[in-house]
Amino acid sequence: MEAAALRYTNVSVGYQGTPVVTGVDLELSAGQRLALVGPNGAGKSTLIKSILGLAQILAGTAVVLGNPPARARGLTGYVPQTDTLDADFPVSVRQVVMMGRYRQLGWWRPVRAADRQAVERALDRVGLADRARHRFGTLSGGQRQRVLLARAIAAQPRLLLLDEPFNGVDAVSQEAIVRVLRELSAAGTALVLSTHDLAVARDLADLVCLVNGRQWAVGPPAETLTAGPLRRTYGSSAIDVADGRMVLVEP
Ligand SMILES: Nc1ncnc2c1ncn2[C@@H]1O[C@H](COP(=O)(O)OP(=O)(O)OP(=O)(O)O)[C@@H](O)[C@H]1O
Repeated sequence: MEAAALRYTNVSVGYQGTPVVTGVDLELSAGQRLALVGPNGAGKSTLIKSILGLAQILAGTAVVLGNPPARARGLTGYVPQTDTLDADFPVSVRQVVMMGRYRQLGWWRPVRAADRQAVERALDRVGLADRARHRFGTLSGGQRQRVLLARAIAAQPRLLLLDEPFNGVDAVSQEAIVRVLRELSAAGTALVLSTHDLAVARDLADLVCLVNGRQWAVGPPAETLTAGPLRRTYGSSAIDVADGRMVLVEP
């Protein structure tokens, strides 16, 4: 039987011995889409970093594609928040996407036709094949996010992690990213994305994990994105509106 993409059992994650999120119990299979939902500073990025082996597992058991997180790094892909990158870095769109192939390349072997093809295919999938020669920093925020998605998928990861992939992204890019994410999961890639947009989570996720210092709920959107769990997670910033839907007001 194939190992779960992700299995966290009563996990606490954090930095330098101090927990940021506790009590995480998650299981994600190939092809499933998990949304991490919670307010600013809730620990969503930290949870993603823990899956990448970049934040500490302080308690419990974390298994990523059958391995401890740090040993699974070659099998996972990561799309960081775009605002963490220096847009002035003088590289072309194609060069950014080629970085996704370095893991397979290693430093000792030259770029091969298969690498070039993987790069062109990834750019094509995100609808930016015609921008390959453009300088990365001249693209819009949404286009940059699509390039970073192309970089991650050029490496053909089995588990793809995306940190707030729709922040500062225009509607056209959001639609393109959502389409690619659905295609990837249909082909068996497991996805973990953080968001504070409940509509995105409801629309895209099979499973939602509500976090704020600890895991407050996990389950399908119909069970987790409801008044009780959202109020427990967000406190008074979760407000019930007339039609039974919740809106979140960040303090
Ligand atoms: N490298 C680090 N070392 C120590 N503490 C950190 C580190 N990175 C983040 N933190 C702390 O962990 C907590 C959670 O931050 P995190 O970025 O995981 O939250 P988040 O839910 O992703 O928030 P946002 O929606 O604002 O991105 C914060 O209090 C933050 O200060």
